[in-house]
Amino acid sequence: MSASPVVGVLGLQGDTREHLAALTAAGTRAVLVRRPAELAAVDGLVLPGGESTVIDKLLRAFDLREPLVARIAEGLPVYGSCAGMILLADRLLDGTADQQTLGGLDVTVRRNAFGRQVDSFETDLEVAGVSDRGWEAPGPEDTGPVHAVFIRAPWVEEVGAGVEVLGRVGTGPAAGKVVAVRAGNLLATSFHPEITGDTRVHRLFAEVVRTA
Ligand SMILES: NC(=O)CC[C@H](N)C(=O)O
Repeated sequence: MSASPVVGVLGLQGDTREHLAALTAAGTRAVLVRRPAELAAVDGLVLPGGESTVIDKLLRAFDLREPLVARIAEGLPVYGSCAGMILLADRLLDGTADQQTLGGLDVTVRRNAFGRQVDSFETDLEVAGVSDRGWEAPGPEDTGPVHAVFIRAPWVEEVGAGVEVLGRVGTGPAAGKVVAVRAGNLLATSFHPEITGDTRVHRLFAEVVRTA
């Protein structure tokens, strides 16, 4: 793997631009992926937040579903944020009747889990491998907890053997809920680090890609 891997952002729907910027800041060559040939050319992929039911339909419409499922099975590093976490889950609760996930991550995820009261909220979290370590060229955002923004977010209800819990909500009505996980080359967060200017989660993912 070269020092500057090519990392795609699935560009069918969702907040792709912010992920491209964060991946570039993390030292990767960031590209949009909308076609099977573009998917074939990446060393890693981000599944952005958006609406998982729409992304699910578009994956099939753009003939990306099958090749993506195949690449995940081959070990492609993938980072899923929010709707992206839903897409990576092997098991989904509160999905729509015909909604499918890509799977690969041995977790049960509950969609729109935080409910109306706290549909969207922000909190500071400890994320293992992110907030508890030093980074090269640290900036002001590079120490301490991660400021996590949740937007109609899912949480992880159950993790299978081999899935590492990286972060949980610390306080409030959802305290203890699992919101960041990793299993091998697959990383998922319920929240949106791409919109805060803190690139540490993307730097962690860049490391996953470099060492894959
Ligand atoms: N910010 C998000 O990605 C929201 C996810 C959305 N609620 C879904 O079900 O896909």
